[in-house]
Amino acid sequence: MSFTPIIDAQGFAAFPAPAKLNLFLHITGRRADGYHLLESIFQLIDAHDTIWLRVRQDGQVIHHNPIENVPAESDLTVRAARLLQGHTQQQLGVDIRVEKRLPMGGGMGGGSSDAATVLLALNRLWSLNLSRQALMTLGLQLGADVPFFIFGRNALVEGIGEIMTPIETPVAHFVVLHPPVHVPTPAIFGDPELTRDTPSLKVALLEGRADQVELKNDLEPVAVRKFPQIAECIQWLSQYAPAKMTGSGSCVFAQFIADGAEKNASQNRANAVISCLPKEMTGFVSSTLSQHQLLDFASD
Ligand SMILES: C[C@](O)(CO)[C@H](O)COP(=O)(O)OP(=O)(O)OC[C@H]1O[C@@H](n2ccc(N)nc2=O)[C@H](O)[C@@H]1O
Ligand SMILES: Nc1ncnc2c1ncn2[C@@H]1O[C@H](COP(=O)(O)OP(=O)(O)OP(=O)(O)O)[C@@H](O)[C@H]1O
Repeated sequence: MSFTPIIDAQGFAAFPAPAKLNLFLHITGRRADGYHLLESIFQLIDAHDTIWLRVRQDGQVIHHNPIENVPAESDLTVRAARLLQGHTQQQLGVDIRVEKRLPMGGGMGGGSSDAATVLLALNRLWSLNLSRQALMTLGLQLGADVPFFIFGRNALVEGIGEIMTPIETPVAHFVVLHPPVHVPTPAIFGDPELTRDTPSLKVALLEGRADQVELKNDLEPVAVRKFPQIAECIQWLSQYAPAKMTGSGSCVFAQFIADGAEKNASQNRANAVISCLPKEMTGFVSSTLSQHQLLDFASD
């Protein structure tokens, strides 16, 4: 069923911008231009920002509540709206309000997802009928993870992040911890100690030895070395379940897979863990999404 937004008293419509977790992230090589070849499972989760939009007749794009330290002009929501406007010679504009909940610089793709939601929602509100592929190509200009959110399905991601294969992932709950650090992605990818030769999981799958491959985040050892607060969160969470970093950090998570026989078991386990969280740490529980709520706002 198609998503129907809530409309507030001022006429703004609310659209979710969900986060992602990288269930694992392997670096399998490096291209001549310095970009890294990845293999990763991108999992959509129900933790989200909310993007409030109201169509304007005068063509202006106005951000009503810019995030601290992110000027309106460089906010990815404004850049997404302007990019789409320019690409389609659209005469309409939009008022934007961002209800920010996702940690910034957390490796959960918050800014990218905000941009993807603006592209998907305006595709509908401005009656553009652009295809998913067209929106993904535009979105890539804004950030590496934007195409994934427009793709809208949990996916095995390859290449430098542009090759996506939809996959079924188990229903699960996650405990996500947010260490109080902002990790600069380029510094992690550029670190001389980063391992860039993890064997391809796809090749291992074809050769029938996927069970011998440890699913890890290759960016984690580098991030942990630079930011001990990430190590502290991993250590604490590891008491309860295997814990890993998402993206280039800083957030870390543990997965609790739903057991068909015992309803609510994964949620109860995740809630039990978060209830033990020391007061100096920040975290929350989130669950898997099977697909993006705005999936059908673009045609395939
Ligand atoms: C690692 C991930 O978090 C996985 O979701 C993302 O691919 C990173 O996405 P992002 O933060 O939007 O990063 P971008 O702004 O696209 O890239 C930041 C920098 O990371 C490095 N980078 C990024 C992606 C990639 N496949 N290889 C790289 O080497 C490049 O130095 C690039 O300049
Ligand atoms: N709407 C926005 N929301 C969040 N960050 C934004 C936004 N617009 C611009 N930015 C900039 O993008 C940076 C990265 O934010 P984001 O929350 O996407 O990081 P991230 O979760 O680490 O992303 P990734 O998983 O892609 O590495 C922020 O520090 C901020 O300067």
